[in-house]
Amino acid sequence: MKGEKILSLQNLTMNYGIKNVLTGIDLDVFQGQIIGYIGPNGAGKSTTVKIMLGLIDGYGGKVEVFGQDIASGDPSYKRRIGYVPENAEAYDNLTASEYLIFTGELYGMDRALAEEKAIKLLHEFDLGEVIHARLSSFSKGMKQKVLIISSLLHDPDLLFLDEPLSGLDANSMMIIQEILSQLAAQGKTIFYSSHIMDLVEKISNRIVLLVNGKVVADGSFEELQERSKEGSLAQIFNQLTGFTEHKNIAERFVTIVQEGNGNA
Ligand SMILES: Nc1ncnc2c1ncn2[C@@H]1O[C@H](COP(=O)(O)OP(=O)(O)OP(=O)(O)O)[C@@H](O)[C@H]1O
Repeated sequence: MKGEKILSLQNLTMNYGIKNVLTGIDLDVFQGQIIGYIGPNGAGKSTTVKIMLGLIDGYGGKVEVFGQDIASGDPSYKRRIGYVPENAEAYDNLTASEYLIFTGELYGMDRALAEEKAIKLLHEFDLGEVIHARLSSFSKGMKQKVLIISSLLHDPDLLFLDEPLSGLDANSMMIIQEILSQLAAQGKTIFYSSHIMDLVEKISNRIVLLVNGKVVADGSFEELQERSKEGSLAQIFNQLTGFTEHKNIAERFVTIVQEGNGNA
């Protein structure tokens, strides 16, 4: 049984000048789904997510979030969304708790509640010692944990994650994977973009493959396997994106690297 329709993209297009980045995406996402949104570099994944978040204008087609057309001008749907951006310009001069209180308030949270939850969540991620340290002193993985907390602090119904595990160690990755499964089991919807294929394979209950701004595959991992007769998601990805060239490209690359040093 399908839950409520949370996202609906209808013939979504986007051009940058003469470049057609999204060429007609149709996609319905239902409550509780964990969508792995994958595709080659430059396929248009971040562009799709930013359109749904209301960060990019000028698209064609229709985008509905929680059943509401986002072009209607009512931004209240954003309070029910959490977002982990690919490249967060985190506010490096703020401390972890200041940053989380700030973003919590942006989502309409009461300051005291934001602070209380932020401190508890930082402790859970082993950041209890650095609650009042500036983000500029944090490692990549520590910053990533703060971004993940900031996307969840207001208990959103829909979560957009752009390469959320980047920089995280194996133990932290396991925790995040488990958090995502538990959130989905409780009816939250997760839209997850990553290049780490074995994680996408494990975490998603539906995989959507974007190539050149169009959806070329959409189904569970088992359905994609059935269709392409390949074993792993990385192999399916290679096949469906028509890629067989990695050895040749690597050979040419190494040859060029060695040019001029007497080894070529
Ligand atoms: N502001 C912009 N102006 C012009 N072109 C842009 C802009 N933003 C993105 N593009 C182009 O749109 C295409 C899709 O970019 P996008 O960031 O959505 O890809 P992606 O699938 O998220 O890639 P990656 O896997 O590398 O993160 C790329 O060709 C990119 O150069």
